[in-house]
Parts: sequence; structure tokens; C-alpha cells
Amino acid sequence: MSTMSMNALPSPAAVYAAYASLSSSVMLLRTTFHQIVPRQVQEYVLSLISRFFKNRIPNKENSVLTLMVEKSDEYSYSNYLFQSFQIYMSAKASSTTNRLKINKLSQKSEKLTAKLAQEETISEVYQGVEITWAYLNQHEKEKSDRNKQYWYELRFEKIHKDLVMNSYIPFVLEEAKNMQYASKDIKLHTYGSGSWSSFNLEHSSTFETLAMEPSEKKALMDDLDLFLKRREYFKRVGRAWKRGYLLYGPPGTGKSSLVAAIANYLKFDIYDLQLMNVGSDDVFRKLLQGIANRSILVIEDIDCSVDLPDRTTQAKKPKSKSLKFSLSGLLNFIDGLWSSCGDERIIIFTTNHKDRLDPALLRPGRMDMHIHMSYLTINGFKTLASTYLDIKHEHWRFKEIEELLGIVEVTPAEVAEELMRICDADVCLGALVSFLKEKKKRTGVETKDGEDATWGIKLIPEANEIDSDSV
Ligand SMILES: Nc1ncnc2c1ncn2[C@@H]1O[C@H](COP(=O)(O)OP(=O)(O)OP(=O)(O)O)[C@@H](O)[C@H]1O
Repeated sequence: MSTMSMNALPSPAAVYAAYASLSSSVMLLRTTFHQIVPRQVQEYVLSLISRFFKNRIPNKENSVLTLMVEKSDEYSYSNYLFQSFQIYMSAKASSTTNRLKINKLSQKSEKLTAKLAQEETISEVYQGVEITWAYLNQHEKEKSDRNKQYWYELRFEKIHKDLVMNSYIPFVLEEAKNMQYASKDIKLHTYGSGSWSSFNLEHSSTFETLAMEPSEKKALMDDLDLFLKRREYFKRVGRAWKRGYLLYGPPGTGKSSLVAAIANYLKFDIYDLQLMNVGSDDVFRKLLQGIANRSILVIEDIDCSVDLPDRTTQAKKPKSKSLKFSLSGLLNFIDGLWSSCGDERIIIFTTNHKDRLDPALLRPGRMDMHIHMSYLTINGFKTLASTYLDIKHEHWRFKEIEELLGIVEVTPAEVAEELMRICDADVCLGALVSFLKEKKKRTGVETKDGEDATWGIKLIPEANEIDSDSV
């Protein structure tokens, strides 16, 4: 250390002298302030000083806003916001918190529901803003109260109030809605004795397991996705938010499997209706009112379930004497007459004989897409081989099977049966080849008849009349 720098530092005695002089000046000033300045003026000056500093030093308590979202209001009406928060928090809490409350709502229910434990908090950052969640209920001593209140608290900095109210909460609501749909059990409702009965849909068919040309599958999935996104569009053009599909093809080609695949894909319930159970237009209208949103109404075997009285000639007599149900009743519904009863509806008609349908049913705007479920093709077969035998790529038997499928009409249902018989892939495919050759011999079919053997999905142009034979 140089002598120069030692000389530049003040000595301890000098520092002490300066401190003593400063403190005596402050004391003098203080005494003078108290003696000369009137008490009211003193208080005013001090309050100004304190307010000045308060505004500059952040006060955590004052800058935080807490939103309370109660389970029900003072009249015990349940709060939709709370329910949505519950769903959202179940998902968030499961992945981030250290303490969770879990429930199993019934012995049958497969799912465990999770929620935040009392006074446990979790935080998340939304658009750079930290938001802390807590789940609370009334104090322990009030537990005897049967109307015990539960609520969520959201804490965040006050300056972000607009963002939280106008953007974060709508975001949470949308997320909760999607989570609810994704985790819900899909129900199959069937109509009989004047009411709908419901069961859990056990059909595990998905687009992945469905034997169908990949491009056609994609076209249908794209159409479904587009349909879901177009709520505003349907509203703007003043049309019912619905989509109609006609599935046609021989028995065992997968019409019911496709309905289940659509339901599993969209998480929509299925309402399965046999027209012979519908007594009249009136009953039809009422039962349609019992159908929830986000659902698929399936009318199976539309060609043979009932002879619908023709709208103009009334020529065909209903099979059942008591049946007063008319084709126009059905068409009115499809045209959206009862659209005010609900949203997000898909209507599916299935038939083995498209040529027997009243042309009015095939008019554009009624059924938006006609889907031909045909006999098995090689691409469809590969899907079945992957599902049933776990053959993910090629197999040396495929070439021979492709040739046979080119000349033998066989349904996916028949082939699926064959593939389930034997576990060993080589043996199983050998047995399938024998089955196809045997069928070829039995039917004496050398070439396919006139019907198009490929899968066919056709979007019906809205403006044009369609010729059913051309589809
Ligand atoms: N395209 C397919 N993809 C996958 N599996 C299929 C397909 N078609 C049929 N199957 C199998 O065959 C069974 C019967 O098929 P499904 O009931 O879906 O045919 P369908 O065309 O509705 O028959 P129907 O006209 O007699 O009601 C299904 O459970 C499934 O195992």
C-alpha cells in the first residue's frame, strides 16, 4: 500500500469529530422544530414525508389483489366459475403441488379426482404475471355448519387486474371446458318406452383401428375438426350448427365402428334411435329435445327400420299401425327446425341400401358427406393386421392377400374374425389366405362386380342436387 493512499484516508479522530458535530446539529434542528413549529404543522409535515416514501417503497400487501371465487352464492346456487376452477386446478395440482386431496366418487368409477388440499397454494405464470391459487374453506370451529363455504383465491399484483379478468379467467374457463370433455365418459343413449336410457360406451373403435383408406380417414377427421371450429360461422350465416353424415355399405364393413370412432374422437355422446320406436312427429320432437349438446344422433338402417310415409304421395304405409311418424318430420329436424334446442349436433344415418332412400334425404344441405363403407382393400387390411397381429410394416404374405382382395368381396368384419383365431402371425395369415381362396371358390367370383371397391367419401356441394348413383 503506498504512503499516498494512507495520507488520503481521514483519521478515526477526524471521523468521530465530524459525526459528533452532525448529530449535535440534528439534535439542535429537532429541538428547534419541536419548539418553534406548531404541533399541527409538525404532524402535517411528517405525514407528507411518510406518504412520499410510502409511494416509492413497494408495499406487498397493498399492491396485491385477491379474487375470491365461492362454490355457491348466498342463495346456494352453484357457481359455474368455481366448478371450472375445480377442474382446472385438479389438472394443475396433480403435476405441481406437494399435498393433494384425492377422491373416488363411486366404486365403478375408474378415475381418481384430485384437488388442492386446504390452504395449499400453487403458482403459475400467465403472460409474465405470477398468479397464486389457494383452496380454502371456513375455519375449523365452524365445521358443524352444514352450509360450509368453500372458495378459491387468486392472488396477483393489482396492476394486472385487467389481464387476469379479461384474459386469464376466460383462458382458464376454456381450458377447463376442454379438460372436462377430454376426461368425460362417453355415453350411449338408447330410446325406448318413452325415454332415453344411458350406458357407458364400451366400443373401443378409434380412427387408428378403423380399416379405412388413410386419405379418406383424414378427410373425415379434417371435416370433424373444421365443424368444431365453426361455431361463429354457423351463427353468422344463420344455420344450425350441425353436420350430417350418411354411411352406406354392406353389413360388416364398419358403419357402427365408424360411429364409435367419431364419438371417441370428439368425445360426444351417442343417441341411438330406432325409428320404429318413434310413435309420431310429436314424440320425435320431444325425444330430440332430450338430446344434449355435443352429441351424435344415429339413425341406423334408415332404409329398412321403417317405411316412412312419403311426403308427397303418402304411398308407403308405415309398418306399425300406430306409427304416425313422417319423413317430413325427420327432414324438418335435419333442416334445423329444432336447432334452437341445442348446438354441436352430428346426425348420422346408416344404410345398407343407399339406392332405396328417398331422394329428399340425399339433398344437399341435409347430409353433408356421404361415406361409402366398402369391402376390404389392402390398406384397410394392413390396419387390421396392425391391430390384431401387431404387424406394423410389411409381411411376405401381403402381396398374395392383396391379389385375393382384388377379386374376392370380403368384409372387414369377416377378416377381423379370421385374424382373431390364431396368435402366431405367419400361421394366421396362412389361414387367412386359405379362407380367401375358399371364399373365391365358393362364390365363383373372378372379378368384382360393377360397384366401386374403394372407400369413398364424397363431400356434397351445397348448391347442387345430387344423383345418389354418382356417389
Ligand atoms: N372398417 C372396419 N375397421 C375395423 N374393424 C371393423 C371394420 N368393419 C367391421 N369391423 C369389425 O367387425 C365388427 C362389426 O362391424 P360393424 O358393426 O361396425 O359393421 P356395420 O357395417 O355397422 O354392420 P351392420 O350393417 O351389420 O350394422 C366390428 O365390431 C369390428 O370388430
